[in-house]
Amino acid sequence: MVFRKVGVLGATGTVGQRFLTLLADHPNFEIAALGASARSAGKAYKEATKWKQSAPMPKKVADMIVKPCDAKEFTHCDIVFSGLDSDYAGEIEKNFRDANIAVLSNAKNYRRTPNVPLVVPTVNTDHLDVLNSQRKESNLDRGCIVTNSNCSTAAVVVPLKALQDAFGPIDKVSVVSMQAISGAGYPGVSSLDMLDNVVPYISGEEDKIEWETRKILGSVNENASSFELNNTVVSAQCNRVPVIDGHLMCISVKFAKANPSVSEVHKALVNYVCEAQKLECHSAPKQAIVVFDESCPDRPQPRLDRENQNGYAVSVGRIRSDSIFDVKFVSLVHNTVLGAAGAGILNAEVAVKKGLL
Ligand SMILES: NC(=O)C1=CN([C@@H]2O[C@H](COP(=O)(O)OP(=O)(O)OC[C@H]3O[C@@H](n4cnc5c(N)ncnc54)[C@H](OP(=O)(O)O)[C@@H]3O)[C@@H](O)[C@H]2O)C=CC1
Ligand SMILES: N[C@@H](CC(=O)OP(=O)(O)O)C(=O)O
Repeated sequence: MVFRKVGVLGATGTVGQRFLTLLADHPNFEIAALGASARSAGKAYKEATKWKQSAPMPKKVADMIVKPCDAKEFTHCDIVFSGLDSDYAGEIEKNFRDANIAVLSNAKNYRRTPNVPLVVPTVNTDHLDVLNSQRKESNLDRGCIVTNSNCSTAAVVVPLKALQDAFGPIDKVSVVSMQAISGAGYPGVSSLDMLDNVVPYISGEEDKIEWETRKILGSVNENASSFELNNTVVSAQCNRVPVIDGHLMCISVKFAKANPSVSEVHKALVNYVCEAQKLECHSAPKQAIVVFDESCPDRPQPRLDRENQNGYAVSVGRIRSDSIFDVKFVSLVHNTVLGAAGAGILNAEVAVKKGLL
């Protein structure tokens, strides 16, 4: 059995805590080190962290001493997962990569770097092939950076990938999001802003959905050193709503050539199978897209459906034809699982199976 020692950077934060719950009983990855800011370094994890997960803190991490995010403290790790605040992730993740450690990052800093894969694990794990070239350019044999997407983007690209595979190029997409408060980290948005309210603005989010979708649905270039962006035009509007976990997106799609029926769209989403499933990765969902038909007209819902397939599936419902676009539907992602920590873990599982980590 393949076995890797892993570190978690930003282990005390919202995404870091999710990493630890998902890694606690992982058969291939053993948590070997935890890192956070100077405020937390030197303390036992249970003292440094305001634990906010509904699952209890894993016993094995409670007494681990949090380290500063200095690569010298993590040399025994094969892989580090990063849930670092993006104000600091840029420099820290580069230092780890340069110290020849593989970094799987949730932060936005390197998502647009040409030779860095931006991977949603149930969509575009073929993009991991660029790691060979990235390592060659940096003269490293193990060190690399792989990013996973913005959490909302994950809810968009999974169904779009299934539709693009089945019906060819997608011309235009309109997305309206209703995003959970855990997306803003802890303590996040103040309760006075959030209770009895919807906040129709999330800084930088619309641009991320519009741009990241094109890289993720794009292709690896000819010599596997970079990526060609896909031509789909995406327009996003983002809102923060009083939900703890789970981003719900209303998505309208116009195809370049096809105009499939609602039942053909339903079938394409149900039948979608990704590489992580074919490789039988430990965390891969059995069903990458959970589809609700007309018998469940009010699904998916965050509270009822965010845990589908342990949070690694996207749930889609309300598929119907549209008078401006071709088809519209609602898509739900667990923002801290497939939208964040789970994506990093499943990306690593795929990369290990492909001999890239
Ligand atoms: N929440 C979500 O749904 C998603 C988040 N992301 C991204 O993941 C990252 C983490 O987000 P989130 O968990 O929500 O954020 P939090 O604010 O909850 O956590 C931030 C983490 O970064 C650490 N940190 C802060 N400053 C430093 C520093 N100077 N040096 C080292 N560590 C530091 C904190 O440690 P300490 O406790 O010691 O301050 C904490 O562990 C961000 O880049 C975010 O954009 C991506 C997708 C989804
Ligand atoms: N902006 C997202 C979470 C996030 O941190 O996104 P990113 O990793 O793209 O910065 C939200 O608020 O729901």
